[in-house]
Amino acid sequence: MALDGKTAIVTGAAMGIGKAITEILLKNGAKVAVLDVNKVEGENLVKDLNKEYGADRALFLSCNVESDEEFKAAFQKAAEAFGAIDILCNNAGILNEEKWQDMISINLAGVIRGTYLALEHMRKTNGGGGGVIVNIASMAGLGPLLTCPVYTATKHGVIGFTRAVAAASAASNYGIRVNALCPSFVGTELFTTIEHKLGQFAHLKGAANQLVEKLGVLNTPEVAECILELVTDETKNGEAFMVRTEMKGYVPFPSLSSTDKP
Ligand SMILES: NC(=O)C1=CN([C@@H]2O[C@H](COP(=O)(O)OP(=O)(O)OC[C@H]3O[C@@H](n4cnc5c(N)ncnc54)[C@H](O)[C@@H]3O)[C@@H](O)[C@H]2O)C=CC1
Ligand SMILES: CCCCC/C=C\C=C\C(=O)C/C=C\C/C=C\CCCC(=O)O
Repeated sequence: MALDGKTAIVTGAAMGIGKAITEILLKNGAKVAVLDVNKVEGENLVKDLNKEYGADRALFLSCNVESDEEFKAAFQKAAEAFGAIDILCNNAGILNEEKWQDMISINLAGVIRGTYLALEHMRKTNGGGGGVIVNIASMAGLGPLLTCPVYTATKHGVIGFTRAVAAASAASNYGIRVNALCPSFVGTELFTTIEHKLGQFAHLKGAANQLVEKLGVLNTPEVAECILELVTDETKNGEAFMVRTEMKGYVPFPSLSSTDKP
């Protein structure tokens, strides 16, 4: 799928990884709806982006991914403004082990909510034009981050959901591919403000810091770059793409006979 003239929705796009994803999509010719709970950051960003990339290329829509109503309304407004939606990037996420119910609601239920809305808008069997969904998981979706068990669970959930819905979409001829991106640590506000958001396993932060030392810290454009392949390569569906400072690549999963069947 070439990006020129395509339209995208990115959640949690006012800052961090979502902002970098928005910028790379715009640079490659797409129009982007920037969804976020942070109105001030979101509106300022869109003002700057429209100056840089051309009027009406970006649109800010206030949306909490925890709210069915707000999410539905944002999809509707984006579809009306752009004509159709081709790409969804479910990026919004938090890391706060003390507010673990919120993490499940945003990191996992928010991704499910966004994906199901996108299937309704985009699937060929409902008059849509097909498209692609990219869910921002984490390396914590592939292995355990000991200080953050619930965050780890939400990201494992995102990968499991992505793989299942990708296979279901293909089996249903929806024309929609679904992939997950799994970055290691990235230098955003989520990462730099972690100190007071660890829960009962905060005493293990020494080991987590050693892991940070070992893996290093990515910058947001390095992560955003990986989105392009998942969006444009029509052969990629149900993939988990890991990105680390020293390597990147598709994660192999065990082949189970039960996953060959619907
Ligand atoms: N920073 C890191 O080390 C890593 C982050 N990730 C994932 O990347 C995604 C983005 O994270 P960062 O950019 O690092 O975080 P960030 O904290 O820098 O930015 C998150 C953005 O999401 C928005 N947001 C938060 N809750 C929301 C909600 N309920 N509805 C709509 N918007 C909401 C925030 O306002 C903010 O603009 C998350 O899913 C995170 O789990 C994955 C791997 C590593
Ligand atoms: C006390 C420091 C903790 C810092 C945590 C901050 C942000 C983390 C964000 C993530 O999404 C996690 C990213 C990468 C590491 C996750 C898991 C590593 C699993 C390693 C393994 O395979 O065992």
